[in-house]
Amino acid sequence: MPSIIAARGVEKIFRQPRRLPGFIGGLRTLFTREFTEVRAVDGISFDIAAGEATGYLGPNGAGKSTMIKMMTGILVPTAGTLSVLGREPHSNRILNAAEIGVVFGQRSQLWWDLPVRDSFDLNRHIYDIPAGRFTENLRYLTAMLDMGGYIDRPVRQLSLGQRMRAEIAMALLHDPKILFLDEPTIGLDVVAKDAVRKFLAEVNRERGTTIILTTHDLVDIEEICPRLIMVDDGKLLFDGELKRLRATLGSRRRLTLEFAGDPGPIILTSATLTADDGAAKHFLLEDESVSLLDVLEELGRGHGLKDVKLEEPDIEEVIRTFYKTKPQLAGAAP
Ligand SMILES: Nc1ncnc2c1ncn2[C@@H]1O[C@H](COP(=O)(O)OP(=O)(O)OP(=O)(O)O)[C@@H](O)[C@H]1O
Repeated sequence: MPSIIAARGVEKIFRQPRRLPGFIGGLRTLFTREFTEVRAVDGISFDIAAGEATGYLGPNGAGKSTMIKMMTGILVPTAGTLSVLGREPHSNRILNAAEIGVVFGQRSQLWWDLPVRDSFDLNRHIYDIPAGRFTENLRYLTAMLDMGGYIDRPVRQLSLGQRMRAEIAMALLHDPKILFLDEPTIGLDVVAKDAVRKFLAEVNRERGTTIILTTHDLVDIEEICPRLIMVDDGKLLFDGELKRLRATLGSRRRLTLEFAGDPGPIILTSATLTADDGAAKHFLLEDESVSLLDVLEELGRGHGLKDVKLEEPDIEEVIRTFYKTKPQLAGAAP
């Protein structure tokens, strides 16, 4: 599939005048030309194909927002090349804006004192959305994001979850090809998070909208993004499927066997016992190739087995392991 976003050795260096301490230092700052440099994005390269949903992940200050801002044309890269839908974003901001949608979790695009519907209407004029298309999109988005109850209320009266749904609708009214979201679920309760995730996954699947999102909530990645780009300190550490990350780290599945009563010690070669609660025994499957059937076959009959639970490794654990072991993973990025 041809890529609609191509980043090649993209860098962003922020330069700030060095502030010397104290009053005299403050005065000297005015006359000296000393700068501190922050290399927020440090030689990042990737390709994103139309219709992909990608999570952009990294600790605080890793350079996620800076990269999103460059892709949306708000910031200019210091070096490297960046192409979004065949254009350099910062030198084609207006054309770029017509084809992308942007949601910044911490900043609103809606008019605070106006009813949500009026902000949508303003967008209709700004983006010159044909009347039929606008009506159809508004109907779809209102239904899907359950906005009927508050679309006529001023934005300042909305809860965070309602506002976030309205922000996402606002960003999608003009049918963008790419939707950028910076922390779309930040501060939302579990119900609102779930609604936002389900909707974004649906937009990606049904409408083919390419999605790139930054998040600290790994469940966002699990539910929306099959692909994961991980950065730290401005550098790319991993680009691939979450499945591949799990495999790379050799993450272990958890197995629980529940018995009618305590069958006594159970020793298996296919699984390692981690906890023995009598009637419930907990194991880890060290080897990817071991299946549940292998374990059950080895266990054999006659223990009064009641229930079996097999769980994928928790994504939090996978990511934690990744950041702990990253020096050994130099080959993880393509
Ligand atoms: N306008 C700016 N001027 C100077 N430094 C900046 C500017 N914007 C960001 N930075 C610095 O660049 C680095 C990357 O910041 P960025 O906001 O991209 O990180 P992030 O990964 O989005 O972090 P977070 O998860 O905390 O939002 C940080 O060290 C930050 O202090």
